Amino acid sequence: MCGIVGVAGCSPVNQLIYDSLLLLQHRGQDAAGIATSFDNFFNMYKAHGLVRDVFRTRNMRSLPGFSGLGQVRYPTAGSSDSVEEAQPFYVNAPFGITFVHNGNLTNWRELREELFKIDRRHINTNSDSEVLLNVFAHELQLAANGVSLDENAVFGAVEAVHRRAKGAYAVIAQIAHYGMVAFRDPHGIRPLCLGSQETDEGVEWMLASESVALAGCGFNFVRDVEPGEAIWIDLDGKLASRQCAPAGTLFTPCVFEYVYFARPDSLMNGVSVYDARLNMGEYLADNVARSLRLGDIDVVMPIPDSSRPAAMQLAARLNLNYREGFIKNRYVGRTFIMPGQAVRKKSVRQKLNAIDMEFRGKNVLLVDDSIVRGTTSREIVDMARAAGAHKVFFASAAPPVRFPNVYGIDMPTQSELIAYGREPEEVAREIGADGLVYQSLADLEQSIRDLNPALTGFESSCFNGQYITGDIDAAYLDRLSRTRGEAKAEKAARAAAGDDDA
Ligand SMILES: O=P(O)(O)OC[C@H]1O[C@H](OP(=O)(O)OP(=O)(O)O)[C@H](O)[C@@H]1O
Ligand SMILES: NC(=O)CC[C@H](N)C(=O)O
Ligand SMILES: [Mg+2]
Repeated sequence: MCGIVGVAGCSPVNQLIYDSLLLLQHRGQDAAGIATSFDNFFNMYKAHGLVRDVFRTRNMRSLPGFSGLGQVRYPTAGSSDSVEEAQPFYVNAPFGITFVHNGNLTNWRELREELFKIDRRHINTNSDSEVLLNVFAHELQLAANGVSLDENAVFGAVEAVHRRAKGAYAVIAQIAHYGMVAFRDPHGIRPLCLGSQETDEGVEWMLASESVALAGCGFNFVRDVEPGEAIWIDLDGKLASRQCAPAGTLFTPCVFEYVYFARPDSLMNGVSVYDARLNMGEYLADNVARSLRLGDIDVVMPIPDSSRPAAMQLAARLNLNYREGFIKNRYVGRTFIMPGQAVRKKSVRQKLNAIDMEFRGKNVLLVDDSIVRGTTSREIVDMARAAGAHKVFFASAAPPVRFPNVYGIDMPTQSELIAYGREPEEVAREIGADGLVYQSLADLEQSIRDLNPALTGFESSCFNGQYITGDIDAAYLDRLSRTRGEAKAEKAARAAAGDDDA
């Protein structure tokens, strides 16, 4: 998924960006980077690892300046091995640009060809983000007529990006000597919001993937960046904005942000993620009541962390006991966004441990936010039985995940999805559960729409196979699976065989 942040401030921003990246760490655990602007130079540092491991005091000291941006990466293109693909990215022309991106382009291969053959630009990694930066840079060069830059030129360049790029992109970029621009793809698939704070020196602006970064750094939430909109903040802190997308483009935010990716304490597209998850629990409860015999269930338990609000609300609605039978080791990261199946599988056991007393002789209903590859649910059902559970039922606050994601979630291969080609009863058998209840897609979407009726559509492709950008067909998915999926499988196999470099 990736988390991005940009700050146009009135005093040094390095610590602020570091702190906000810590608050966005749940969106990407593979690499982190910061670029600041100082005295007409960009300073940049990026490396593999978690924010706390990447930045030492000496790195922080090397990042002076009153404006800057940062990213935490969860790779969906290229590889997690390449530090060149960590962000921010930099190009020196026009003007000098540093750039962070959350999302995934679906036409990056075609764009890379075009950039090389027509625009005469060389792309030096396999990252779609580097492609997007170069499209933006090229269009900025044209719009600015190579000489000077004003907000019209910046907005013109974003309009051109919207015409050329397909897929999901929330972007923040610094343009040397001029200011900071942020924009969101016309469908608004990935989130981006704006905050501000008054200081003695003037107003400071922060742009971030999630409002939790603003709140945690003392900024006030101003608003979401609209889908297709660009925001420009010049060096004096003056803000301008413009809708740069063609009229009539459907707003379809990613439904999976609400299910899993976002932190519950974020406000996204006018919806509290926590409230959305409570609603998911309500709707799921009704489905559980229709599908299982409630008298058979002694206790409801969440799979920490993300399913907690849904599980709690489900138990309350069904008048069932709610207990925490699995305890999470807070020092192990999120397993779904780890690269490679071997490390994910091992991490579930390291991350979650069962309290035997809570399970012994009981019929338990385990609730998770989603079942994707089944890594978590398989292990968890096993652990519940080993802890002495009599019957183990399972409920998922999201529908079966059956299709690859091409917009910023790393699920390139259909066959790795446990619900692909399987009915719920077969998935139940696969994970070893005595019964399995899924949320319906209509209920999932409604649980979000209840909180903001303006959200008429969603990017729900991993559940229904409908890809909003209209450029995804069987051949595309086949190539994605062959290229990215196989590379990942190879790497996972090397890791399982104990190759430390894998
Ligand atoms: O079926 P799977 O492929 O295992 O994927 C789904 C699981 O992965 C996620 O948990 P994760 O550990 O990443 O994060 P969390 O602590 O936020 O729940 C999600 O919450 C599910 O538990
Ligand atoms: N999940 C994301 O937002 C990834 C950003 C970009 N596609 C990358 O792979 O680095
Ligand atoms: Mg989980």
